[in-house]
Amino acid sequence: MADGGLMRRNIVLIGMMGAGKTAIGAELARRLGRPFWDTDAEIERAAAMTIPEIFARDGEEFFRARESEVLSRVLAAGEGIVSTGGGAWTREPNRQRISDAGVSIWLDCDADTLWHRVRSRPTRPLLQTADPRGTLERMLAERSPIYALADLRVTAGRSDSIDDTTNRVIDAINAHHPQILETK
Ligand SMILES: Nc1ncnc2c1ncn2[C@@H]1O[C@H](COP(=O)(O)OP(=O)(O)OP(=O)(O)O)[C@@H](O)[C@H]1O
Ligand SMILES: O=C(O)C1=C[C@@H](O)[C@@H](O)[C@H](O)C1
Ligand SMILES: [Mg+2]
Repeated sequence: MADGGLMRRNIVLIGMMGAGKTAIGAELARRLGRPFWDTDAEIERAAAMTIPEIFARDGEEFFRARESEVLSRVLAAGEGIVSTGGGAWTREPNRQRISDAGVSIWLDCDADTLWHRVRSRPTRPLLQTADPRGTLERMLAERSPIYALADLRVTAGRSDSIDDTTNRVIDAINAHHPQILETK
């Protein structure tokens, strides 16, 4: 993470679908009094379509291009809490932009908890397979080494409440990058 400058004070949550990036990000923003951005929600708003509709009509690469554009836009707003989609961090140019713009935090969540949270929802097109749990586990295994490149890692297990995990995120930032939380 680079130091100094407004744009470099974003707090960016990364990790698998269902890890809690949206839920924890919203709570962090509320507690810290900072703007909240969710890249999935921003893409849906700009397109006036849901993510499954975008994947079905235009395909994943089109979605990834929109995701990179939205990410750059919300990071440039500065000092925000940014909850990314699960695949955003897997693209190197996105990692570079995030690292230039603030601190990245991996919400690390086990496969059982992820599955418990996502299985009843048809909102993740990448899990519309014959074996969604197997797909989720394979994605987790493939992506974990990439998620591990984040500046900080916070575990978010099934027994942790949204408050517990939010506390842990704030503690981790205070311990390693306290300047991000300074009020100017
Ligand atoms: N302790 C918890 N921490 C985080 N989320 C929780 C917790 N308990 C329940 N949830 C719920 O789990 C669901 C999945 O979380 P969320 O949508 O925030 O994940 P996400 O990481 O943003 O996923 P995606 O990448 O698909 O956007 C939400 O409905 C959230 O409210
Ligand atoms: O993990 C992923 O690749 C995705 C996660 C969601 O947040 C959405 O961004 C989309 O469903 C893709
Ligand atoms: Mg989300």
